[in-house]
Amino acid sequence: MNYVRISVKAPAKINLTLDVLAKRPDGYHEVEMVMTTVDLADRVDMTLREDGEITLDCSASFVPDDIRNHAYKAATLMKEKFQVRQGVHLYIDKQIPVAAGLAGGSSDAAATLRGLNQLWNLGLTRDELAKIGAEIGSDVPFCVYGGTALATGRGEQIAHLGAPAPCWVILAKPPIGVSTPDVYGNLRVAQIDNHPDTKQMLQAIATQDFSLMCQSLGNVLENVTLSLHPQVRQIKDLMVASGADGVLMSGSGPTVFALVQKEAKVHRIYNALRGFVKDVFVVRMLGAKEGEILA
Ligand SMILES: C[C@](O)(CO)[C@H](O)COP(=O)(O)OP(=O)(O)OC[C@H]1O[C@@H](n2ccc(N)nc2=O)[C@H](O)[C@@H]1O
Ligand SMILES: Nc1ncnc2c1ncn2[C@@H]1O[C@H](COP(=O)(O)OP(=O)(O)OP(=O)(O)O)[C@@H](O)[C@H]1O
Repeated sequence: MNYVRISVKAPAKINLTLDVLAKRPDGYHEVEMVMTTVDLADRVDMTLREDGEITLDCSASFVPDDIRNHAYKAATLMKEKFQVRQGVHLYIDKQIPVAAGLAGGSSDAAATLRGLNQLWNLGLTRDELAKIGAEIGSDVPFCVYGGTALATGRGEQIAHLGAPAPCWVILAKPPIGVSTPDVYGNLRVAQIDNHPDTKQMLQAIATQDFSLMCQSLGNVLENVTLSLHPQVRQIKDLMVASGADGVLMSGSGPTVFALVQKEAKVHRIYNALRGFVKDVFVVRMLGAKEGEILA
């Protein structure tokens, strides 16, 4: 089918675990992370341009609209790699908070790769798109597939997992942006004393055991971000005090998420947080499903 315009959902991710095993000679860190997508999503609209230009607009004016934008980078890379004559206008409807630890920019890039594969009739597989995504950022390959996965290497090696136990996810982002390179830069790998039990998390997911999943949550970047931004600790404490079953910071932060199974608790936690931070979202995990193309 020949498209002229296509809209693709770009869901946020959360890290159920994030472990760092070593610092690599290339400056990246060897990680082991269990990630899952949630139904808080940007939307990337792609309109064919016959003049060959790549242009971008975003509903959030502070997000870069040039090559610094991960979605723009994705389009440039695809055009160059496959010598595409046509161009594209990208419009990003931004719903995911920026620099939040939710992979918003990476997911926009992944959505752009998926969308352009159709718009430009490239016929690439998801695995091929994920490989291209790794050239943009470590989180992009995961975002190309979505669902739930174990990510290793620098985060680009993906092993798919089944859906975790169904539950509510309450996200709260304090009004600060966190730089991922700064957080990794402040991490002292030899001093990490809170490695998560990744195997136990994999077991919790395989058996859809909600309480084991909550017990297995862990993120070694949390202490680094907590020391830079004490508000993150306050949000965690508030979630626990309001009855959350499990609480963790996502990625390099500063977004913190709470997991709960009972709907009554959702309201209690949401109301407690809203008195404290503006950005609070109640979402569901997307399970094992792949990112959805809307039109
Ligand atoms: C924190 C996470 O979001 C968790 O999912 C990811 O590990 C980071 O993924 P990302 O933002 O896509 O990261 P990239 O854009 O590839 O890298 C940004 C910077 O983060 C640091 N970085 C990133 C990934 C990794 N495994 N080790 C690192 O040390 C590096 O300083 C790198 O220059
Ligand atoms: N499409 C985009 N959306 C948001 N930010 C973008 C985008 N492209 C580039 N950026 C830049 O990337 C930086 C990180 O933004 P992003 O929202 O992707 O962070 P994040 O959620 O912490 O990512 P990750 O969890 O992958 O580390 C911001 O400073 C922003 O200027």
